[in-house]
Amino acid sequence: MDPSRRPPRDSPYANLFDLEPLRKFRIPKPEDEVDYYGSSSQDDSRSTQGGVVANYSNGSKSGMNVSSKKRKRWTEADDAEDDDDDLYNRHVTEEHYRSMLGEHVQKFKSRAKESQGTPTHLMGVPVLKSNGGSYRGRKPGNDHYGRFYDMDTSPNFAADVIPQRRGSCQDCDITPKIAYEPSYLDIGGGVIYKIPPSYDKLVASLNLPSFSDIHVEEFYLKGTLDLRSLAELMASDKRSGVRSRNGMGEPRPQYESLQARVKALSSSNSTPNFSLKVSEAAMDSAIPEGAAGSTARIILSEGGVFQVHYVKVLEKGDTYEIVKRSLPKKLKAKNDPAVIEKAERDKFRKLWINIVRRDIPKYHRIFTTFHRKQSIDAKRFADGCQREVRMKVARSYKIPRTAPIRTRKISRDMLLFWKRYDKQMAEERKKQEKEAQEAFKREQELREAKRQQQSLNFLIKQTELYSHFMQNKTDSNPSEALPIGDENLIDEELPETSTSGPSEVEDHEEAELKEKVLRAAQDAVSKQKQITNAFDTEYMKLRQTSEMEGPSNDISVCGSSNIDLHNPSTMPVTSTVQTPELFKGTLKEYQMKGLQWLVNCYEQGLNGILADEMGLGKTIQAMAFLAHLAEEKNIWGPFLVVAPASVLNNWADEISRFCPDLKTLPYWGGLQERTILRKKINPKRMYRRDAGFHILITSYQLLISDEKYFRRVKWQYMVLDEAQAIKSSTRFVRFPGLS
Ligand SMILES: Nc1ncnc2c1ncn2[C@@H]1O[C@H](COP(=O)(O)OP(=O)(O)OP(=O)(O)O)[C@@H](O)[C@H]1O
Repeated sequence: MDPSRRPPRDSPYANLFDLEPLRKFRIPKPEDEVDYYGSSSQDDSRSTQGGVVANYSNGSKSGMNVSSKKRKRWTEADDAEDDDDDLYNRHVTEEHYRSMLGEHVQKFKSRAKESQGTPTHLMGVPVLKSNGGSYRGRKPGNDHYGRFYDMDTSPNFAADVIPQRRGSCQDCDITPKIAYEPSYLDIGGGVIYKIPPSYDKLVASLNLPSFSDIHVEEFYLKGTLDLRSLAELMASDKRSGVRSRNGMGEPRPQYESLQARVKALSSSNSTPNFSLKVSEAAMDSAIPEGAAGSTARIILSEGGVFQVHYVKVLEKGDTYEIVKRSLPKKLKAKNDPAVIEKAERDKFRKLWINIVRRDIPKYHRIFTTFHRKQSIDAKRFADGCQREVRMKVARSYKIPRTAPIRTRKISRDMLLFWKRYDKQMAEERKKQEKEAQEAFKREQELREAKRQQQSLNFLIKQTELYSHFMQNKTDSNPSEALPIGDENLIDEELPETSTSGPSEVEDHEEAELKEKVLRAAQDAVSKQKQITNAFDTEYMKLRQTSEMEGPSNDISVCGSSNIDLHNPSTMPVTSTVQTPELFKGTLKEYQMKGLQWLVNCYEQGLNGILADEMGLGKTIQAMAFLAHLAEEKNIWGPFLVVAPASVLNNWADEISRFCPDLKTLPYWGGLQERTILRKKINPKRMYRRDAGFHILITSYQLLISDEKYFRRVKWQYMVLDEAQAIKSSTRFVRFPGLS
């Protein structure tokens, strides 16, 4: 409240504050339930007496729902306090206070009736709405009326008072005008605030004292109100002694009792057990302009200290809004600023010391350790990355760099390998060829030796036959016959015969052969002489015996009994030759005999002339004989077939027909053609089954013209078709194998 508006000290309403409840106030115990919102008797008393009441309990029902248990307890206690003497020793309960208040109201009503007969002096009694709105339907604690009733906490009281007021008004025929209307504020959620009208409005309607008439002692507004100060106050305030007719209660006994109690407290030096603080903030001038009701103060008990609860109410036209409701802040004990500053400085100094001594080294250590660990990890990670990158780079460089080297090395190794392989194969081939040539040479030598031996045997047999006939001739004509045993003569004759034609025998081989034949003939002659002598001796014995026995049939053929001229030695008795598999045909019987004869002649180293009727198959027999040589004797040529030019094609056709495995080289044609054909006559590719050719077919004319080329080849056998052509040239005699 603005101090300027305070009433003077001699205001008739200065004693509106009845301190009786305060004197009777009991410090609540911890187990007591305390209603902080206006259920205490002190608060009620103040609100009812002060008149400057704002509806501080708007929006809260808790203040109205005082525990019935507590009320009961306090009521019971108050029932026993009838005496004033005991009043100070007993607690003032809410019920007691309400009853006291009821008495005051009754007194006030009676005085009002007496004085004016009008209800305008009713204070705190609400005026009903003109429309007869039901206040019963409203919550008692939420409106002005309810507040009033609830302070009385007695429905009976309300039932008693209100009907009386209503009745009185009706009786007095005074229709109370609506001087004010409570405002309602719906904040939602089913909560509706009812804001009472401002005091200014109530002043007019309820005939209340105005603000200017209300004087509140400065003491009540400032300082601490305790029993001591209260006693002093009451002692100094003479008005407490003589109560005006508007005052309530009897001040003297109270004062005396209070003084007595203060004395008792002083004597016991006990500290006051409660204090009342009325903060100046309650009258804070900072309350917004237009605020109605200013501040409602509620004295609450908490821990033995009265606290003031502030409620600021703003007025907005006819509505009011609670903008703040809070408890006061506890005042801090004000110390000496220097001490506080020093304490603060010490505190900060300690903090800084702690920071410097403990925290900074600690966090420096932590930071250093962390940094070191981080550096190690980073270095390790970098090393790993570097190593990995190096490996990858080296790998990526290594592959393309070594690839050509490896390729060149591999190719070089391959070349060396194949070169070495070719060399080995060539050496192997050369070795095989050399071995084959040596084997062939040995075989040929053996064959030649065998043939020569057979040829010698043949000559010996011929010589034996000759000598046998000569001996028979000698026996029949001794003068013409050579003397038996005259070896010297024969030896002499033989050289003569042998030397009769030295001019014709020019070949050294022929001379050697003749020499061999001569020696063999001499041996054979000597042997034959012996045989002949034995034969003759036996023959003479048989002849003498037969002459003694009588004449008989003479064997006409003398000395030829053991010689079969029909079966010469060149022809074996039994055939040993089969048709060769290389010959794809069937030889007839006589053709088989011809083949057999040719084979025998070959084995005996003799040449033969196969002569027969025309068209009987001599050509076929010759081909079968060549196939026999290849198959049985492993002689794969080269064979030379010389024939008249007219039958050359026939020979080629017959060979390809009957002996397809024997390759032929038809050597005829012009000079250039023969030059090309001669390239095939390669001695290195002969004498084998896989040779370039086995049989060369040519004519007598080409044989003579290309004689030098044919002489380079060692022919294994020569077949001369139409042998009469040989007569045209004696040069064929010089061919080995030809006689
Ligand atoms: N055993 C046989 N199998 C099949 N055909 C044969 C046989 N013998 C002969 N010939 C055929 O008879 C025909 C005459 O044979 P080849 O020419 O060999 O007789 P040649 O005696 O040589 O005759 P030339 O005296 O005229 O030379 C040939 O066409 C031949 O095919």
